Amino acid sequence: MRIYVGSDHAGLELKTYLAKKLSDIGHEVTDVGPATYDAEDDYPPFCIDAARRVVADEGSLGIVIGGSGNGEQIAANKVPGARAALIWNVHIARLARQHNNALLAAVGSRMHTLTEAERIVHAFLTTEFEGGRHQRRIDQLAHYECSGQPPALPTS
Ligand SMILES: O=C[C@H](O)[C@H](O)[C@H](O)COP(=O)(O)O
Repeated sequence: MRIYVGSDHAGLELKTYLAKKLSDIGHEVTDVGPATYDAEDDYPPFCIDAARRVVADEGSLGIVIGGSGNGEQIAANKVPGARAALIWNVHIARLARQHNNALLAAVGSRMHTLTEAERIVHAFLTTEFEGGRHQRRIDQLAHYECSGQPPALPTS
């Protein structure tokens, strides 16, 4: 699988760890940076770049990593067509794929040990989207994103 990874300084160690682990098991990993530690760097450039690459490369997935994962998720979701989910345990990582067809996982490096984060990310990468009713909901979001027209509220 093609996997794009990006972070900020807070996520650099986990990004480096995951990129190696994922490459070692045969994934094609593209690391959009940062390459070196800079405590003053900012997550938006890296996370937006990772999300743009994922959206442009059908079938790929992405991982964006910071201290909490919150800002990284927000940044990735600013990219049209991106769906990024904050994953913080194995169950929610699976749901992000099964129900939301999330294209990117956001991970908080300060919330997990390296091996715990690896397990959570592995669950995300190995779970398939279920489609069905979930696709209908994703279509509503995509239509809103493209048109600016909100989905109709149900009439009672
Ligand atoms: O949501 C943002 C991320 O958690 C950042 O990694 C975090 O805010 C960086 O914090 P600091 O600049 O204090 O290392």
